[in-house]
Amino acid sequence: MFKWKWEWKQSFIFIETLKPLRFSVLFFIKGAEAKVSNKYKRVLIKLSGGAVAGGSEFGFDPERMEHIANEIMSVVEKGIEVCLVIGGGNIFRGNMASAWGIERAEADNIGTLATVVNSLMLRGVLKAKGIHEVRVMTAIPLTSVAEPYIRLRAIHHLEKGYIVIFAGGNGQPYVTTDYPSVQRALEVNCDALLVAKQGVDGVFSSDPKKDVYARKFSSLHYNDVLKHDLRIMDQSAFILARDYELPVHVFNFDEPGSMSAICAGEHRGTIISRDSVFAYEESDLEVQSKKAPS
Ligand SMILES: Nc1ncnc2c1ncn2[C@@H]1O[C@H](COP(=O)(O)OP(=O)(O)O)[C@@H](O)[C@H]1O
Ligand SMILES: O=c1ccn([C@@H]2O[C@H](COP(=O)(O)OP(=O)(O)O)[C@@H](O)[C@H]2O)c(=O)[nH]1
Repeated sequence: MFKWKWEWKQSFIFIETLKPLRFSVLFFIKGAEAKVSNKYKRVLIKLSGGAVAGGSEFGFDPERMEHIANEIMSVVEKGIEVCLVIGGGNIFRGNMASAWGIERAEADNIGTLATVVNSLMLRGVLKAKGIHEVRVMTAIPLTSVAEPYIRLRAIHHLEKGYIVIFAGGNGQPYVTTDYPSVQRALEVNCDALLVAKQGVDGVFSSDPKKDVYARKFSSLHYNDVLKHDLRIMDQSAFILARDYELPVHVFNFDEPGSMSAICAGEHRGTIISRDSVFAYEESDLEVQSKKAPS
């Protein structure tokens, strides 16, 4: 009589057959976990080019790259779907046009390419961190180095648990990466936009680097940001976020764990949303009263 015997060879074939499914299984489990324990299921993280530069403001700093990768992975490992936009300010910004005596649209093209360089760098560092697939999608054709941006494809990547980096802004001059961050977040149905800032804890009543009496807001409505001209992001980006009710969190990226705390529903930095009201951070009031001259 035939007696089926499990052999090493069969075990090997069985494991090999399951391999293509490993991402799906992992992300199905992570996805279920995310729904239970997190406030957000899919987020877009907006980083400035300065985030990769460290103290020097230009170029790349390995320690900063390590910090960024760790912070992003801490969100991904919670089962949250993550897409990213990184600026290009550590290489070039369009507003440097006049200093270089070049046309604005030309300078913006250079800035746009700078965002692609940063995105590729970020992909490299994130890939080195783990098993997750990381895809760069560009708004301008650069098919030898990255995928073209196709909305439904981006959503499909995210559903499979891939990290997606949107590079090249929206492919148009006269904007920074702020507006395309909101645009992409809306296009791929993100639950929130996380705006990572360096050395600033959130949105303040005035620039905290110039005004020691600047007070931090714990929450704001979009219209408050516009009305008080709080320059934490381009106004056009806030108008788009307001019109389509995308929650925006502005927080200090230097503080480890901020992003995963926000995704878990904890308060960090400043929240700007449809339901939030004009409110100062309470702990900040004490600090300010100590600073104020008696
Ligand atoms: N109302 C405000 N609240 C917080 N930061 C502000 C405000 N107005 C201006 N800033 C400045 O914006 C900067 C944060 O943006 P940053 O990430 O440096 O800029 P960018 O995105 O242009 O690279 C802070 O360094 C801060 O000095
Ligand atoms: O859709 C876009 C996105 C970016 N840029 C250019 O790319 C530069 C770099 O982006 P950003 O200023 O947002 O970088 P960050 O300040 O966030 O580092 C911008 O200044 C613009 O010149 C552009 O022209 N169109």
